[in-house]
Formats: sequence, structure tokens, C-alpha cells
Amino acid sequence: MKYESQKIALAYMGVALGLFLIQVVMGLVIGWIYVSPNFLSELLPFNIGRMLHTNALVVWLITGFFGAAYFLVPEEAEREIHSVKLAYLQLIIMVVGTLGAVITYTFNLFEGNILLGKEGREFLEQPLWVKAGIVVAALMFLYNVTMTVLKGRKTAITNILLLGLWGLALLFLFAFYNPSNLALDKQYWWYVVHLWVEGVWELIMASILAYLMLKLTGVDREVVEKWLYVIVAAALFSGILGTGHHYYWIGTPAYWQWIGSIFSSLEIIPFFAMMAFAFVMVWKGRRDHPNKAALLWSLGCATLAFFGAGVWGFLHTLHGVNYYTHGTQITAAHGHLAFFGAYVSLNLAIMSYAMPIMRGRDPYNQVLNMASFWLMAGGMTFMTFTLTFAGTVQTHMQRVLGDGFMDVQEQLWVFYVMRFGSGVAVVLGAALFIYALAMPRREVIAAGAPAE
Ligand code: HEM
Ligand code: HEM
Ligand SMILES: [Fe+2]
Repeated sequence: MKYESQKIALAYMGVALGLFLIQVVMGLVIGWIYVSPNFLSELLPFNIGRMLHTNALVVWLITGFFGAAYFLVPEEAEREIHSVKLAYLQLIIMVVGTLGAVITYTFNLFEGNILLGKEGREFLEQPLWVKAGIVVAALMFLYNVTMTVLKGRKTAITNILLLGLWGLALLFLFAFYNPSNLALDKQYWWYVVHLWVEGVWELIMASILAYLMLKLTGVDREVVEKWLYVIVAAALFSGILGTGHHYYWIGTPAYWQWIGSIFSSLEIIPFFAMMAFAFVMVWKGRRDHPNKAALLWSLGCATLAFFGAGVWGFLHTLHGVNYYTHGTQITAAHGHLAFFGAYVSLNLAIMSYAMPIMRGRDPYNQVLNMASFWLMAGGMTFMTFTLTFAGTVQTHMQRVLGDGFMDVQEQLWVFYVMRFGSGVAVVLGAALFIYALAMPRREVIAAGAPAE
């Protein structure tokens, strides 16, 4: 570790991993409700569990991004973080907000209260006061990191990371706009949900991957930067108008059918480019970095993101196809592999790289870490296939033959059992990952390999 303030990231990554575990365990709970529908129906209804699962996901991913930024910005800017105190205060606000949201959801407190009660929009259910807290935390973060970068060395990696993080915060402001017209509500809702994962988060992904490639493969910075600019341009060119693939059936004008189909099909390009980038860098790289686990996660991230977001996204993005598959298990299959491949793996990659450095035991427990990669990646891939089969049967029975929703669900039971099984593998993998990072090293560093 070159700068003392990089250690802030340790606290962020720790909180993120705790929420990650809660997220996947909650996935198991709601996965079991699909198998046995009355499970916990009085104590923790499905809708509440689902909310905890998806919200924990988004919150821990963002916490991880903040941690990644606190780790890599000092190194890139070649100076300490502007204010260490502010960074910890920001984390405290985020933890309080998260606890507030969890307690409000779980006990369904303050129902209907505009300030204190949950808002009932998927992914944006947080009570208004929590949303305000998120904005305050985001402003503190942006101020802190931007000041650091402005006073220090400016690199393409930090510029694009900051652009992504500013975009993340500014787009979140649309979460406050909740028009009563349902079509308008949905139109702006996607500004957050879609423009995040298929827009500004891609910039965050590209810059963190670029940083990892720079460190792990020893390729020249100029080469990394050229790729970075191409990826970012492709992501924004396709992703912004690609929002149209959510505007097919919500009452927006018909031209979205074409705009959405064409531009969202192009969204496969940046994901393909990121995969090509990662592999070309490893191929061209001169450095044999000892942290193989971080490299595995980086390559796994680029590959699974290409399949989950790119291929599984394209699968149902043309309006003629989406007409049949909209809101079926096909969507869930895609949602899982895309989020896991792109943003879960990205976080786990930078954690695998940064945590050993921050804890001064560089690198360690790699075999366990890599085993956890295969468990999680295998589990998520199996889950994706199961849900894709379920979604295909569902689409045919429900949308082509016109069978009733609940009758079709009964036919899908066996797929839900398999989804639960793959979910168990994912949860075991997550626990193993945390164990590998938290426990003392068990193995000796490969002889002769430099630690940094
Ligand atoms: C990492 C990037 C991505 C993530 C994390 C992601 C995640 C998701 C999620 C969670 C949903 C479900 C939203 C909901 O209705 O609640 C969704 C829907 C959708 N995604 Fe993605 N996605 C990504 C990239 C893409 C790409 C690149 C494409 C197209 C090539 C795509 C096409 C779609 C379509 C068409 C839907 C709507 C499905 C429906 O009509 O039910 N996605 N995505
Ligand atoms: C890191 C891994 C995981 C990620 C990134 C993830 C992500 C997501 C996302 C984005 C959704 C919303 C999907 C949509 O609207 O289409 C969702 C829902 C869900 N997830 Fe996960 N999840 C993960 C792990 C799990 C696990 C281990 C299980 C256990 C079986 C699980 C079971 C479910 C269930 C049952 C739903 C509700 C689907 C529905 O409403 O029909 N997830 N998850
Ligand atoms: Fe989208």
C-alpha cells in the first residue's frame, strides 16, 4: 500500500461483503418460497424478501464501488484522499440508511408515510429519508474524491471512474421524481435502473478493469487508455438510446420500438470490447503477477458480463421477441447473470486484489479464493440456464398458448427446485470467498514473484 488513506477501502469492502452475504442468503429464502410457496408467508412475505434481496444487491455493489475508488484514486492521483474523516462519516451515513431501510421493509413500518414509509417502486423502494441520506453520502464522496483528483495527477482511469460515479449520483436524483401517471413513472424509473447498469456503471466497470489490467498484466498505460476510450464511447452511444428496450409496452410512442431494438442491440459491443480488452491485455502483458485470484475474477467478470448482459440481453431485446418474453423468467435469467457477471464479479475482483495489500498479506488463500470463483460462477451459470428453460416454457405456455399464469407456474416447479440448488452453490461460494479474504494466509507466495 503506497498511501495510508487507501485503507479507507477496507471498511467499505468489509461492509459490502457483509451485505453480499445477506443478499444471497435472502435469495435462497425467496428461492425456497418458489419451491414451497407458504414458507415464511406470515413472518417474511415474498415481496419483502425480494426487496431485501435486490436492495442489498444494489447497496453493496455501490458500497464496493466507493471502496474501489478510495483504494485506487490515491494511487492514480499520487496523493492521499482529501479528507479521511469525511470518508468514514460517509460510510456511517450509508450504514445507518441501510439499516433504516432494512428495518422499515422487514417490519413494514410507517406504511403510507411519505417521509418514513417505503415507496413501493422496484429497486427504489427506500423510504424518502434514506434516499436523502444516499444523496448526502454521494455528495460527500464526490467532493472528497474529486478534490483528491483535482489536486493530484489526472489519468484516464480516474477521469472515467469519476464520470461514472458523478453519473451514478446525478441519475439517482430521478428516484425522487415519482409522477402519478404510470407511463411517466416508468419512463423516469428506467433513467435510474437502466441508465445505471447499461450506462454510467459501465464506465465504472471499464475504469476499474483497466486499473486491474494495468496492475496485473503490466501493459503500458497508453494502450489501456486507448481501449478505455473506445469502450466508453461505445457504451454511451448504445446505452443511452438503448433505454428504449424498456419503452415497448408502457405507453410511450411507437418509434421506441425501433430505437430500442437497434441501439440496445449495439449494447453488446462495449461488453464484447471489455472482454476482448481483458484477454488481449493478459496476452500482451509482460508481468506475471502473483495474485492469480484477482486475475481470474477480472477475466471471469469480463466474460460473464459479455454473456449475461450482452448475449442474454440481446436474447430478448428485439421488440418482436420481447413482445412474448417480457417479464418472464427469461428476464430473471438475464438479470441474474448480467448483475453477477458485470458488477458482482467486478467488485470481487478488485477486493481480491486490494484486500491482501491493505492487510499486508499479499496475496494469500488464493486456492480457496479461486475455488469460490468456480463455485459462484458455476452456480450462477447453472441458475441462468435453469431460468432460461423455465422462461422458454413459460413464454410458450403463457404467451403463445394463452394458459393462465398460476397454471404455468405449477409446470415450472422442477426448474425452481434446480434454481434453489444452484443458489446453494452460490451461497457456499460467497461464504468461501469471505473466508478466503478474512482468514490468515495458509500458503507460501510463489517463489521470486514480486508482491506488488
Ligand atoms: C450489466 C448490464 C446489465 C444488467 C445488470 C442488466 C440487468 C437487468 C435487469 C435486472 C432487468 C430486469 C428489470 C426489471 O424489469 O425489473 C433487465 C431487463 C432487461 N434487460 Fe438488462 N441488464 C444489463 C444489460 C443489458 C443489455 C446489454 C441488454 C441488451 C442487449 C439488456 C436487455 C434487457 C431487456 C430487453 C430487458 C427487459 C426484459 C423484459 O422486458 O422483461 N440488458 N436487465
Ligand atoms: C450474486 C448473486 C445474485 C444476483 C446478482 C442476483 C440478482 C437478482 C436480481 C437483479 C433480481 C431481480 C430480477 C428481475 O427483476 O428480473 C433477483 C431476483 C431474485 N433472485 Fe437473485 N441474485 C443473486 C443470487 C440469488 C440466489 C443465490 C438466489 C437463490 C435461489 C436468488 C433468487 C432470486 C429470486 C427467487 C428472485 C425473485 C425473482 C422473481 O421475482 O421472480 N438470487 N436477483
Ligand atoms: Fe436495459
